[in-house]
Amino acid sequence: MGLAIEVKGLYKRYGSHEVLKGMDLSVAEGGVFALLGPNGAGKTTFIHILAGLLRADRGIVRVAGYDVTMEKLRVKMSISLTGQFAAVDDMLTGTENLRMLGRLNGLSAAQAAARATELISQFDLEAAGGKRVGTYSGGMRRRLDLASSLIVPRPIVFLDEPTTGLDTRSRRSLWDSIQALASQGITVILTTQYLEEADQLADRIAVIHEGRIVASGTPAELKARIGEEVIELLNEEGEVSHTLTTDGTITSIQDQLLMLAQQAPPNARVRLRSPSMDDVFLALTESADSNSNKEAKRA
Ligand SMILES: Nc1ncnc2c1ncn2[C@@H]1O[C@H](COP(=O)(O)OP(=O)(O)OP(=O)(O)O)[C@@H](O)[C@H]1O
Repeated sequence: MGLAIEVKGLYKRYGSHEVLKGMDLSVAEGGVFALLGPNGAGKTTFIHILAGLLRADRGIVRVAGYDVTMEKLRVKMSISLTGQFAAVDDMLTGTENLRMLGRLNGLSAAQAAARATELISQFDLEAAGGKRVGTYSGGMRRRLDLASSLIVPRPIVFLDEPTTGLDTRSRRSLWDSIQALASQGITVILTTQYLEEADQLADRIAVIHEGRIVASGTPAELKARIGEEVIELLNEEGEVSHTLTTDGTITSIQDQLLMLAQQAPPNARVRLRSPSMDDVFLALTESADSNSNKEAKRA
């Protein structure tokens, strides 16, 4: 299997603000890949460089095997990009928008109509297809946005924060649509600031923090990096007051419990659970955050 994305030593700055500070990343073809990071981590900048919308200052960036600077057109033909603000016309219906986009992409009127019908059904928009987009909910808009980027099928789809601002139900329905794309053999590369989204949706995750990839792997691999089992100490209200990671062996759990027994009241309760993506994210970003806090204080 080839690589959908190959990035080496990628740097990008806006003026004196260095956003990407030497990113390295390889993403195999197929499945859903999530780039996970908080607001302002540089996710959109990264996706725009991959899609050829923005030029890197330094580094090698290959998409579908093509160099994004030297083989721009080939890259363009290999990808679809959806953003948070897609160019759909509020005054037209969903179906009309898709037909128009089909025509703009060189399909005949009949082909465009057929493709529009296909996508309306794939993205569960049958009831909404005949209504003006201006009346759509956030979730319906996002599904139309996704459908419109697939008018001409491409092997790689970039989704920049596809579910930001959606309620839980719309988010889950979009996850289903995204998973359906991957099951058709399309490589989905998405950015997200939601740990749960990366955990539930992605086959592989890379965590971006302060302009670098600080970890990558399957959700299970990332969780295993910080320990096998987590011990939670509960306070009187039954809330978690402290967590400790262990390697899951009797010895390690026993050691941690002995330590807790010396500090917590004798009737305190504990429970054991598997690590979550939150634990992973906190563990990965904690040291970098404390460094940048120190820098902020010095400034
Ligand atoms: N055109 C620009 N000029 C100057 N600074 C920019 C520009 N675009 C982005 N930035 C800054 O670069 C940093 C990274 O922005 P980017 O949009 O890539 O992050 P992000 O991870 O996608 O965040 P968000 O989730 O908020 O979209 C931010 O601090 C942002 O303010």
